[in-house]
Amino acid sequence: MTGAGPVWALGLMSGTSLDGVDAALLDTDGETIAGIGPTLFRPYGADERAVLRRALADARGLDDRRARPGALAEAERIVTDTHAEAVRDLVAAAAEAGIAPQVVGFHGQTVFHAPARRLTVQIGDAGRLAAACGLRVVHDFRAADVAAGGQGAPLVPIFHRALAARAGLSLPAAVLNVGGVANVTLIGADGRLAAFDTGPGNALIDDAVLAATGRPYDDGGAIAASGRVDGTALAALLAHPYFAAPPPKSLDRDAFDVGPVAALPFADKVATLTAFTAAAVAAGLRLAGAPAATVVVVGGGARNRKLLAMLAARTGATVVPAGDAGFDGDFVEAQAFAHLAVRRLRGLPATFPGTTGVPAPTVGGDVATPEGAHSPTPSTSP
Ligand SMILES: Nc1ncnc2c1ncn2[C@@H]1O[C@H](COP(=O)(O)OP(=O)(O)OP(=O)(O)O)[C@@H](O)[C@H]1O
Ligand SMILES: CC(=O)N[C@H]1[C@@H]2OC[C@@H](O2)[C@@H](O)[C@@H]1O[C@H](C)C(=O)O
Repeated sequence: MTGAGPVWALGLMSGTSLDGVDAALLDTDGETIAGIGPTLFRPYGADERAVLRRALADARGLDDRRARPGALAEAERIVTDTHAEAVRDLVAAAAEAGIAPQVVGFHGQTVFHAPARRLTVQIGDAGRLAAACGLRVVHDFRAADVAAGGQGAPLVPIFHRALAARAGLSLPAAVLNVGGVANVTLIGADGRLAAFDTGPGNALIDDAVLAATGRPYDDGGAIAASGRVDGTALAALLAHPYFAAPPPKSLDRDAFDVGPVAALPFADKVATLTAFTAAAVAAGLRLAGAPAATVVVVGGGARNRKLLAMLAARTGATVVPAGDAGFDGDFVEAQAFAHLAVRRLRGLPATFPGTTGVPAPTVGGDVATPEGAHSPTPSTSP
């Protein structure tokens, strides 16, 4: 696949919320979006998620990105096999629509992210996935950026811009992803990109809800809506130096200590953590000097109505849930990895000084083939 026209690509994302595998088909030339195809979500079972949570703990302090101590080896098998299942099922569904993907973009599961140490670790065996699905698999999207001194995240901004163009969004605009961690892309009137992780997304809320109720998240934000935000605890959470640091910047899922909310009644704890996510976004937009205009919210957090209300109140922006902007908010990241896979095959950069702080635009990803060949990221950037 080297022609200039669009091709169908299948993108895969397993995000920091550990909810499951998102899979999506996109028709793209790596620059503009020619078509959006079927999607599929393969949730992790409770047992699988428990292994992934153990793997996150066992990955703390890793210093070799190839090492798989403790639960990491089993977690990597689970990640690979669940993604293979998602690819098989989505390829079958796509065939009925006459769509045959030519390449897979496989993010894997981030288990540790420490760009200051030039280290970011995504687990998932791309060679095994390529063999299982009979397609080329582009993977390890973050490594080249981090090796070159970038944050290795966020990677989606170049895709957010393509989506904004397709949706006819008036610029400037912001796209805010609220997954486990939250990240924002600011698209200037001239199309210039700036991006960074704003702070926590749903992960802290999910952890609190899971521990107290056994449920995976605060459905619709109902628990947060029934609680009271504790101003003292919120101020303590916001005292973390991350919020005063200028962008570019990115986060590990477990960067924050929730000690300040530990003693709060459950509903107040959830309300305060939800306000923490919203206040962190507001602080980030202020720091970036971004005008409060339109913020399109994508990712699972767009379903948390209390969070959307808090975002509007704290940013002063017009907060638009994904669907209202014509985006499929649950699959933007999976679509982004389809787009980034095609960009990799065409030698187009994935990251830029404004998005990750990398010194020069950088191509991201290695290519694994079904036959077992392996081509690492080209060393030169176009
Ligand atoms: N109905 C809902 N109400 C509230 N929150 C929800 C709802 N549905 C999903 N979520 C939240 O969205 C999360 C999943 O979001 P998403 O799939 O965007 O995250 P992710 O892709 O894993 O994360 P990241 O963007 O950090 O990689 C869930 O863990 C939950 O917190
Ligand atoms: C290291 C890592 O996996 N980061 C994720 C995480 O989840 C959201 C936010 O933090 C973002 O920076 C990134 O994911 C998206 C897909 C990105 O790179 O754009």
